[in-house]
Amino acid sequence: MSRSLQFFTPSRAPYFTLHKLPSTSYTRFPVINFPSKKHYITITKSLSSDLDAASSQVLDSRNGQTGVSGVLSADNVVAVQSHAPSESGAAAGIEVDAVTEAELKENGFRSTRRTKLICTIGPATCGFEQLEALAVGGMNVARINMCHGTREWHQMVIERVRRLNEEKGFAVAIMMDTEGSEIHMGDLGGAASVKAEDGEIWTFSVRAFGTPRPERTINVNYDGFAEDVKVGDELLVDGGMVRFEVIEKIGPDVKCRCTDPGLLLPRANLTFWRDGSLVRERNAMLPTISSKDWLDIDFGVAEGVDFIAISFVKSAEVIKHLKSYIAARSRGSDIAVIAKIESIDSLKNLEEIIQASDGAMVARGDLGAQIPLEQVPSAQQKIVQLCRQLNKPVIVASQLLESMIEYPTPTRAEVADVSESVRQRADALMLSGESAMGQYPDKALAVLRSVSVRIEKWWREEKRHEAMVLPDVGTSFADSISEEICNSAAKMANNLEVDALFVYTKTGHMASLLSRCRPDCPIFAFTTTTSVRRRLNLQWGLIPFRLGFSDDMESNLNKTFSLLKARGMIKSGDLVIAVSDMLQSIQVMNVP
Ligand SMILES: Nc1ncnc2c1ncn2[C@@H]1O[C@H](COP(=O)(O)OP(=O)(O)O)[C@@H](O)[C@H]1O
Ligand SMILES: C=C(OP(=O)(O)O)C(=O)O
Ligand SMILES: [K+]
Ligand SMILES: [Mg+2]
Repeated sequence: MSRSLQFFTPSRAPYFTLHKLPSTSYTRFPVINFPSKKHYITITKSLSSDLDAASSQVLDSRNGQTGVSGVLSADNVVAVQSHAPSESGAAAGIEVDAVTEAELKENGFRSTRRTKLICTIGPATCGFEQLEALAVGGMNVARINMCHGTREWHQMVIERVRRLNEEKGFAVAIMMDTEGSEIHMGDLGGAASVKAEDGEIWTFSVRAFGTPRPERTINVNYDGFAEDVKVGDELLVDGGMVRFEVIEKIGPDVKCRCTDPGLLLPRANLTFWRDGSLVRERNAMLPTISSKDWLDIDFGVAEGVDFIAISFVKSAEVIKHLKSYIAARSRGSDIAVIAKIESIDSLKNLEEIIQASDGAMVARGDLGAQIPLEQVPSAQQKIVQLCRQLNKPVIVASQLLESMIEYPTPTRAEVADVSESVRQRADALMLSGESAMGQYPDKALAVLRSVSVRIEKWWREEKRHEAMVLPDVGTSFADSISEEICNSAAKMANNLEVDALFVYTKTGHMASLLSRCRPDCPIFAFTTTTSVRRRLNLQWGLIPFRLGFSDDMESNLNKTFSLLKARGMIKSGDLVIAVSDMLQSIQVMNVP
């Protein structure tokens, strides 16, 4: 319902628009005075509830570097005066993770990593020191996969990550990944892997085998398995790492001959194919969220995890259902729901699913078992693009550095794959087996880190001022305003080559809108709660800080400047653009 006031700044500076002013008197809003000076104009008295009647008034600040004053010729605004920002006592502290702080001090803003990194925690990395090494190495999110391990084990990991955050000043978020209703093998009676050789006959069955497990038998978790498969079907383990042909069915037992030998891993995924297509019989009717998943979700909610990733999502409905379930159970704390795109159905309903979710994961492991492998790269690109358009964080997952499970250096092809995901500007990259049970988790993480930093830098140099054609995502007028402000601020940041964007955000929404623009400079996101701060850790380019702040932007900025300066994270003269979700404005200023 409100009109806008436009302020033009001197020639080279872009103009910006203030759409809406709060009704209170003493409202302050800033005017950019390019290149470095900043003014606040205070409306000392506002007689009506908004500036609707003021229509668009233009205030030319060209003539004053130190004192713009004038009267807006609107009936409802009586006086305008400008003044320099005052120093305010910066009492409360600021929280940022130790690694970011060190990195900023060492390398400056420009070379901080923008791509976020997720590590799946498993037996190789569940110790406190191992978790700490990952955090030091740049892990932003720790993922626990409910397919594996006991609830007690996961609880222990969560507790350790929390302790790490508290004791060592990290902000590692926790993502719980559900098992989902996929068909998979049992856990091989504790063995890390079993070799299946060419021509061997193996028995797959829902029957529980005794211990020790009889030779060449595999337990299957899906009751309908023997009914659904037919003699002649091809059985693929982990999308083709090992292949079998079904040769005979005897009650619950399915006898198969190994046609492509390889290592069977505990709980490996199983799909069966007939005449070259994936068979989706009754297993396609299995609920996305199984009863075990619901118990795991209750556990995740009780533990207050930051993200819940849902496996084998088929439709938007299940995401909506889960979100309302979580909302009803965890009042206040809101857990983000990540849709894993790893099935044919999820590709069919992609846009609705992403729209309903708080983010998505390109789960290439299972996706590559459901669609031909050569279609996975284009699916990835499409999902990454769509997520950015819809302003949802996106994770690229699985086999990024698979060979590093066993070897200390990646293959050239793996480095190229990681580079491509970084170049697509995915929000986050994920390690699975490399960190969960590999021999070189820290090295794998270091590869992700160095490749990300290198490719990001290259891309900035190559594609400076990339055109940003981002569709509107806002559903309300207020949202549209935020979006316009963020798009403009990000563009200004690139054009003016500022050192950092500052965003003061209570919910994190404004920070995500800035992140979506993938600006050249890092985004310092100040937020009041630790949970929002952790959640922002998944998003491209955001450096989340926890900071108590008020509705008074002037004092927020002064407080931030003095706190960050005291810690050597910024210095006088750094050029910064600030936006906030309390006051709809864009400010450009040099750090005093
Ligand atoms: N909590 C855990 N306990 C034991 N092993 C685990 C755990 N999490 C992961 N792993 C191991 O790491 C491998 C890779 O992890 P991930 O990709 O998350 O699972 P999956 O391969 O089943 O999809 C798993 O196959 C499993 O061997
Ligand atoms: C990430 C994936 O899911 P999970 O590891 O749970 O199978 C995947 O399939 O790529
Ligand atoms: K899973
Ligand atoms: Mg999967």
